[in-house]
Amino acid sequence: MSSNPVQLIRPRRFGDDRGWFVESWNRDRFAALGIRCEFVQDNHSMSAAVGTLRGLHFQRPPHAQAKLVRCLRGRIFDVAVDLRKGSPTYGHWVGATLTGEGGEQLFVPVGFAHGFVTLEPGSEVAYKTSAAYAPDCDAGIRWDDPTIGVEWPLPAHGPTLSAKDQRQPALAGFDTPFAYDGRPLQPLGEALVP
Ligand SMILES: Cc1cn([C@H]2C[C@H](O)[C@@H](COP(=O)(O)OP(=O)(O)O[C@H]3O[C@H](C)C(=O)[C@H](O)[C@H]3O)O2)c(=O)[nH]c1=O
Repeated sequence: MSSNPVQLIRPRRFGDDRGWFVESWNRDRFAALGIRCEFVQDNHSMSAAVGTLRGLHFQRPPHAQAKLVRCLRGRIFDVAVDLRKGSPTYGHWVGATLTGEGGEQLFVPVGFAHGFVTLEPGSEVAYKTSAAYAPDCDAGIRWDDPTIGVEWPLPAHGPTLSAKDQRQPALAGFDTPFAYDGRPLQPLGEALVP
């Protein structure tokens, strides 16, 4: 089981002359990798333009969310940022390219902000959350915060952002409600789900 709180996994695909089949979620198989969550909501978004950037988002307690993210169509660069008080990797980020063709998934636990930028037009993202949408607890950190320094792969014209994401606050001065669990953020490997 990985000691990394954020995990990149790739469920096994069974190909044949019709195409392929994958178990995109299996409680027991994913638990064996340390992904133990009772998910209560499925989300699905489509972003028309390359460079659509959604993030960096999280929900505050008592509605904080863990997320299991995958790309259904196209390609995205998916990012998680450590927001846990006292973490030696506070404000550090990891990112991975998730593709519809590869079926990679990123697990983002409670205590991390999440965001992605699209690398192809019409990219579609589906993700499970461990808590339901709670608008009053919806929060974020600005995507381009220099103290985080996410290296977003952006098109020449820059990102396409929602009005909300154009005015997210900086990390400095953020009073995080999230506790550190003793597991520092580490570079992502990739675990194959058998
Ligand atoms: C997240 C959410 C949104 N909505 C409604 C609220 C708005 O009317 C509309 C778009 O919401 P928003 O602009 O917050 O959507 P995104 O910018 O894609 O936000 C998400 O993007 C990043 C990547 C995340 O990780 C979060 O899950 C989430 O914040 O959907 C709902 O009805 N339920 C929901 O769970």
